Amino acid sequence: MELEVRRVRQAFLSGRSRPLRFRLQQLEALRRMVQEREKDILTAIAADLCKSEFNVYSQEVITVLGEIDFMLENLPEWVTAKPVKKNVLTMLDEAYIQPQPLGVVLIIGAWNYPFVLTIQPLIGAIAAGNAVIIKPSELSENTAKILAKLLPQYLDQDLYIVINGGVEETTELLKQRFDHIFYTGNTAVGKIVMEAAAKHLTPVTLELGGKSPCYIDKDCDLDIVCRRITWGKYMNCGQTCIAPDYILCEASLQNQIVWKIKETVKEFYGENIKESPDYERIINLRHFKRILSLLEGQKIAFGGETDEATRYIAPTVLTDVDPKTKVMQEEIFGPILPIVPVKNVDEAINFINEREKPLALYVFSHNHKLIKRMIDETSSGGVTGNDVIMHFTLNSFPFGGVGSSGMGAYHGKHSFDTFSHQRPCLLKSLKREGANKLRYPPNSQSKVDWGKFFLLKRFNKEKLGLLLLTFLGIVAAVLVKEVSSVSAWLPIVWDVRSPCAWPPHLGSEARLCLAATTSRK
Ligand SMILES: NC(=O)c1ccc[n+]([C@@H]2O[C@H](COP(=O)([O-])OP(=O)(O)OC[C@H]3O[C@@H](n4cnc5c(N)ncnc54)[C@H](O)[C@@H]3O)[C@@H](O)[C@H]2O)c1
Ligand SMILES: CCCCCCCC=O
Repeated sequence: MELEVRRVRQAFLSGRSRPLRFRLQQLEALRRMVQEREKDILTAIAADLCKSEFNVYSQEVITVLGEIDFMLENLPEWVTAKPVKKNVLTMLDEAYIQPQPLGVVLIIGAWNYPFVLTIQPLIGAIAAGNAVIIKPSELSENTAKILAKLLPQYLDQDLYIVINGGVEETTELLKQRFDHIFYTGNTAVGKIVMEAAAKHLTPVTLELGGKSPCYIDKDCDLDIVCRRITWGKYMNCGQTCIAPDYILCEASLQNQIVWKIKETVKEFYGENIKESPDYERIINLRHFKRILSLLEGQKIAFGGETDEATRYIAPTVLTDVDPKTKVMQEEIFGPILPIVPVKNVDEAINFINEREKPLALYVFSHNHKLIKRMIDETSSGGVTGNDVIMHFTLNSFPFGGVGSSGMGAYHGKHSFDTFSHQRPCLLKSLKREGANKLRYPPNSQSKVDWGKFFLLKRFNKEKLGLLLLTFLGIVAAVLVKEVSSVSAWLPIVWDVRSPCAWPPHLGSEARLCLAATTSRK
């Protein structure tokens, strides 16, 4: 492991990942990989999650291709240095921000969307000029294998490497020193990652999970609401980090919601859900058993059928759920949808705020003010009003959690920023030393006053008056010069190398500073 990380660091230190042209070439190669090896990629993901190739394409491949295109289009602008606003002490200098790569990045992927959740951060890391070690989730083993096989065929083999393995390998990897760690997965492992990173003071992006609430106001179109929730909840068999985890609504809405979701499930997956190509399976037996244990003691309104051999769990809705029960204590990450009755929106807001900050929040209502209030009075990684999941698809949004649902964000420009250091660069001349007298010792009240004047724009009325007088004096002098062709005494007054006793009210150091800044127009 140590040797592999060293090899990648050597490759980074060679400097070849930095030029814009190289980054664009690598991103184009990645796009070629996705296009030329589409069939292999679709087959692998489909096998891991019992998913139709149509669904793999629309849930994962489209996002990856869209992200690459977006990077290729915008990267030339993002990599350029951006000039910044200057203050009076730096107004003659060059001041800009130069984004630079962080170095060697570790990306630890998740299994539920094993392609997009591994490749989308990789796109950002390449775009920002880094070297990358990719550790796909061992739970989606077919995707892990295909990534290890294909990526070296298309990308630089020393700058971007795949290391496959489970907890043991990840633990070993985390002992190494990286310049950034990007982890997607559960909160418990997120803490392990952060602890390991702290040993080297490595910054982390943690894309974690949580229980994403869904509030349904009585003022809404329940048919549409239930169709959208059914799509987001049962897609990928509920194994989506931003799936609506549970519903909060007034008790009177419960039966209608149950009935409408049931009807929609029939519309989406047919009478025999097991036969539907659009309905996936639980990733492994451990998760299957964990999800089943959440059903204990619950009132199943519909669904609840299971088949251990194929890890099938039917779309299920639970009603009148007690918030103290297990299903409301942990992220479900499966096709079970509890409904927790609340009296009104106030109670819903309190309910959300009493718990860990979720990764996503959904609120459905015709009442725009109510949606705004919900947004203003709660916190979550992202919000979608009157729909679910969709904020993930907009790459102008930063995607990420807050509090226990994660830290940092990515997608589009936010990925580029996550994997870049925004380096402030100030380039001064070795001339104009006079201007610096103001900051050199010995200090004095006069210097402090001038510092306040120039930097804080705190005007001492008396001094401002004197400065105005000085300015008027200069104007008068110029006029006198024009009119009477008096020989050029003014430049001597302003020559920093020949400080004179004018203006008389200033300390000599302030005079020097004023002279130097005014003389270089
Ligand atoms: N925020 C997001 O974008 C996002 C996306 C997908 C999943 N998730 C969250 O991920 C969770 C589901 O994924 P998961 O946790 O089953 O993924 P997982 O078990 O596949 O773990 C993710 C990675 O962590 C590594 N890992 C696991 N245990 C480890 C340990 N003890 N030490 C070191 N490394 C270890 C694995 O090898 C894997 O590469 C859910 O909570 C979900 O909400 C979040
Ligand atoms: C179009 C659906 C993509 C959903 C990706 C969610 C990522 C977290 O699990």
